[in-house]
Amino acid sequence: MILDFLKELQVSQLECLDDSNGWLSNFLFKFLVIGNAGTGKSCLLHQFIEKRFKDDSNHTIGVEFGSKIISVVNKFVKLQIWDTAGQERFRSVTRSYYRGAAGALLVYDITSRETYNALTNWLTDARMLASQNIVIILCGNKKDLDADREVTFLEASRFAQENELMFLETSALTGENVEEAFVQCARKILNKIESGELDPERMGSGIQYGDAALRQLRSPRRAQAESVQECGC
Ligand SMILES: Nc1nc2c(ncn2[C@@H]2O[C@H](COP(=O)(O)OP(=O)(O)OP(=O)(O)O)[C@@H](O)[C@H]2O)c(=O)[nH]1
Repeated sequence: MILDFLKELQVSQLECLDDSNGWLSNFLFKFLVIGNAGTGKSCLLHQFIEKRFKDDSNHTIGVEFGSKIISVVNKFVKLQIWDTAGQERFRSVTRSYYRGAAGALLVYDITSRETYNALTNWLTDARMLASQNIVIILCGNKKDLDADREVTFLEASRFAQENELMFLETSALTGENVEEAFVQCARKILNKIESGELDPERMGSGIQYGDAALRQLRSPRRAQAESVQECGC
């Protein structure tokens, strides 16, 4: 695990040093994955990072963490992703991780109306506890189980439109639209930075860039301590 981290660290540093696109490069975005238990949040994260389905997924206890560097509109962006437990009993712990998130995947299960009905509560929490400007993509997961569908594409896309969310149906099982969900969310954040709508320097923006990101990557112990502090755990 430490070796993996160091390997990733080297890649990040190389990318940072090699990049000559100016200040708007090598960002670090804090992301959340939220939604009811059993909707497939951990499987989505696993599919995104490992490119395969995690077929032995158990309920998340509290919060799990993953990270990946992606290339978006010629920029390298490191996504620091917090996969939160959907079970109610962990709610007070998971809420403490929302602060300063720049983006979120809000997940429901297309075969469970109950998970869809809970979206408004998740949305309220995200906007209240993370940031009013948080960029959210709604993911209707388990697209591969179309025969058992309880939520239509149309009603979910209307909900997304009314609540200013992006929307995709995904399958952590087949991998369909999984990478796209993370990339589209990151792209929207980049667009907002470029248009001046989002200020990465604002406290709690969930965004770091340039040498700040590089400094943090150079000191894994400090970075770890900082995330623990930031998360209030
Ligand atoms: N068919 C199908 N099953 C899925 C998909 N994604 C997840 N699952 C299954 O759904 C169940 C729950 O998946 P998890 O990823 O553990 O769900 P979670 O949202 O992280 O649950 P909590 O950690 O309790 O919040 C597991 O049995 C997965 O195998 C999918 O895209 N298609």
